[in-house]
Order: sequence, then structure tokens, then C-alpha cells
Amino acid sequence: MITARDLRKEYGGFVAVEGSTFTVEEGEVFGIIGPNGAGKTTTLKMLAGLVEPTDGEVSVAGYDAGETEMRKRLGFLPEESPLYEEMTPVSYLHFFADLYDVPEGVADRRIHDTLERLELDHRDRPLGDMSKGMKRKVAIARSLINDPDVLIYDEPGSGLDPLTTNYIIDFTRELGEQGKTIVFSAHNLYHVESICDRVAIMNEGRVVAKGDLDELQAEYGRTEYHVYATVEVPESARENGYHKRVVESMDAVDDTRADARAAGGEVVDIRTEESSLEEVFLDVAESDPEAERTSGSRA
Ligand SMILES: Nc1ncnc2c1ncn2[C@@H]1O[C@H](COP(=O)(O)OP(=O)(O)OP(=O)(O)O)[C@@H](O)[C@H]1O
Repeated sequence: MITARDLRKEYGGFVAVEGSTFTVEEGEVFGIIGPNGAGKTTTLKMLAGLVEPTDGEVSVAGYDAGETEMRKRLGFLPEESPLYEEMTPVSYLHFFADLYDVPEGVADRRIHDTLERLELDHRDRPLGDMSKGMKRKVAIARSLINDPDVLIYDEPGSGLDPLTTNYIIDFTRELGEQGKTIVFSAHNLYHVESICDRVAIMNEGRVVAKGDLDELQAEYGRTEYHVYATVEVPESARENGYHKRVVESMDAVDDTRADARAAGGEVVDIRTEESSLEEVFLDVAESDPEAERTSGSRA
């Protein structure tokens, strides 16, 4: 559904994105994560046809980025969306429905249904008097006004109170379940982990890892074994009346068993803990061999 090939964006001499290649399948929810300045927004804007790549290619639903036909199939949610402060949500959404040539009856129904689903109250209040969360919901409704197949959302839940953030993340997940193809960026790795099929990790302008969580864990993650012994063993800490030692290999588990036996006790439980996306992300970003070179060329 979406193909990005060798994307590069320079601002003046500054390389904001380079060598970025990935595909997003139809109906997939694809997350882009990375620290501040990693190039997430620039990448999303290139996908949406709002920023022209210096080099590389983007295609969305078989169209080049920016083509009129592609824009009709796309809903974009910018990181910050300035709204017309004096308009009400309904008049604002009708304004955009007109721009997309949505017939009036269809627009009426779609606006009503979307605002219901988003549980937006005070629909007659001017946008300028609305809370940040309400404005974000209106911006999301705007991204859906043309009933697009593809949604590109830049930090949909950031900067809001936790309740509204969770609401918006759940809503985004539902859109994915309805078959929309979604690419979104986020800082909150838990959100990415909870709703994405696949993830790209960006650092210093480049995609440094991509795959589904299992693939990323297999390649970059670690399994920790939490070994509980009845007696004190080296490098252990007390937990719930046992002595817990955390190790990273089965050999070390066997060594711990032997240590426990030698001390007159035994191992009573072993639990495995996989790396979370956050840990994978930190490992990848920290071990990124290109980061120094790239940051040099970006400075
Ligand atoms: N119009 C621009 N002109 C010059 N530099 C820019 C422009 N837009 C972005 N940059 C720079 O490109 C780099 C990548 O920015 P981008 O906004 O894509 O990162 P990001 O990963 O979305 O960051 P954040 O998480 O902080 O939003 C940053 O160093 C930024 O300062």
C-alpha cells in the first residue's frame, strides 16, 4: 500500500532523513518511533506528499506522493493542527468536506457519526474555546472526512491528558481493525507496542531497525531468566522470601542451580522476561554504529 524507497531529505546542507526504505502493507498499522529530531515528522510528510524528498521515491496506493488521486485516498493528522478558531467543529468539518467534494448528505452523516464515535461534546462551541483534547478529536475527524484508506498520523496522542491520549490511541486501533492502513509516529513506546503490526525505529535520520516486535526481539532483544532459589546465591536479591538472580542464558540458569545446591538449597522457580519494545529501542539506538557518522554530517 505504501512504499518508501531510499528517501532522503536535506534542508540546506542538513540531512534530516537519509536512506529510509520500508513498505507498509494494506490494512497494516505501522509505527515509526525514535527520539526527538530522528526524522519521523519529515518522513511522514514525505509519505503524505507535503514535503518533497531530495531523493528517493514514495508511492501510496499505487500513486506518487502528492498526486491528486493519492490525496483523495489519504488522511493526514499533523503533529500540531492549527484550526480556524472562530468556526465550530461542524462548520469546520463541512468546510473540508466541500474541499474534498463530499456530497452534502454524505458529509452530514459522516460528520455526525465521526463526532459521535469520538465522543466529542459541545459541537456548537467555537474551536478557539475548546480544550486541546477536543481540538485533537476535531483534527482526527478532519483526517477522516474523505473516508480515506490510508491514514498518516503524527503523534496522535501526544501532549494530551492520559485519559484523552488513551482514548485516541484506542480509536486509532479501531481504525486499524476496520481495515485502514495506518502509519503513525509516537514517543510512547507502549502505545506503539500495543497497536502496531510492525515498527520502524529511526535514529539520526535513518531507519536503523524494522520488523514486527517478535522479529525485533529475536534480532535485538534479550530474554532474561529470573531464577528463584531457596538459599542465597551470588548476585541475588531478596524477593518474596526467595533469592532472585537475573541471568541471560540457560547455562547461567544451570550455574545458579548448581550454586543453590552447593549452598544446601534449590531453585524453585524460573520466569522468563522478554525485552519490551522500549528496551529493544534503547539497545538499537545505543548500538547504532552509524549514529556518530550521521550526526557528524547533520551538524
Ligand atoms: N523545515 C525544516 N528546516 C530545517 N530543518 C528542519 C526542518 N524540518 C525539520 N528539520 C530538522 O530535521 C530533523 C528531523 O526533524 P523531524 O521533525 O522530522 O524529527 P522528529 O523525529 O519528528 O522529531 P520530534 O519527535 O521532535 O517531532 C530535526 O533536526 C529538525 O530540526
